This record gives sequence, C-alpha cells and structure tokens, in this order.
Amino acid sequence: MPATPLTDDQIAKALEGLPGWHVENGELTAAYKSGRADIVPFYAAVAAAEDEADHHARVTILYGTISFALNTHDAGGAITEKDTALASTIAALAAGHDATVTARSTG
Ligand SMILES: C[C@H](O)[C@H](O)[C@H]1CNC2=NC(N)=NC(=O)C2=N1
Repeated sequence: MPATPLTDDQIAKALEGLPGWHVENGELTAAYKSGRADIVPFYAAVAAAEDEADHHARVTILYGTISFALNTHDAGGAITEKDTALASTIAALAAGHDATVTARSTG
C-alpha cells in the first residue's frame, strides 16, 4: 500500500465511511467508549491488527474512552491510505468489542 498523502477530497470521501472519525491536528482521529472490562481486549485486537498492517496509531485511554490518532510517519505525518485502512479495521473491531464511537467533539 503506497504511503502517498491523500488529498482533502480523498480524506473526505474516506470519512463518509468512517462515522465518528474526523481530522484533528492533521491526524485521523476517533474516540470509542467501552466498558472497562472490554477496553483492554479491544486494544489487544487493535494492536494485533496494527502489527499485521505494520502501521500504528497513537492511543490514549482515559477511564472508559480509548482514542486513536493516525497519520503516516513515513509520509512526513500526512494522512495516507494506511491510516484510512487501519481506521476501518479499528471501526470493525470496535463493533465486535461493544465499543461505541463517540460523536465528534465540536468544542
Ligand atoms: C519500520 C516500520 O515498518 C515503520 O516504521 C512503520 C511502523 N508503523 C508506522 N505507523 C505509522 N503510523 N506510520 C508509519 O509511517 C509507520 N511506519
């Protein structure tokens, strides 16, 4: 998969299929609410997918919320297909781990 920066239009198109995901500080970002008992298994599944893809998110866990921020270091921090593909994988894994994406914070 090429590490070519996506255009704003390509990112907007990808976001149409990624509810709750948005670009924040130049990173593809989303926050998922999960039960405390589910959050570690959810992240374990994400970590396995990251290693499979050799592409890794910045992850923040605070109480029952796990947030992901994605960009491609090998593309100078731009958002690439690697980021949108991993975001799709995370979204699919969330569904299987009772994790719900939170609406974008407008603040
Ligand atoms: C050597 C290894 O393949 C690279 O460093 C991978 C690892 N995971 C990565 N993750 C992210 N987010 N961006 C990268 O460019 C990247 N590169």
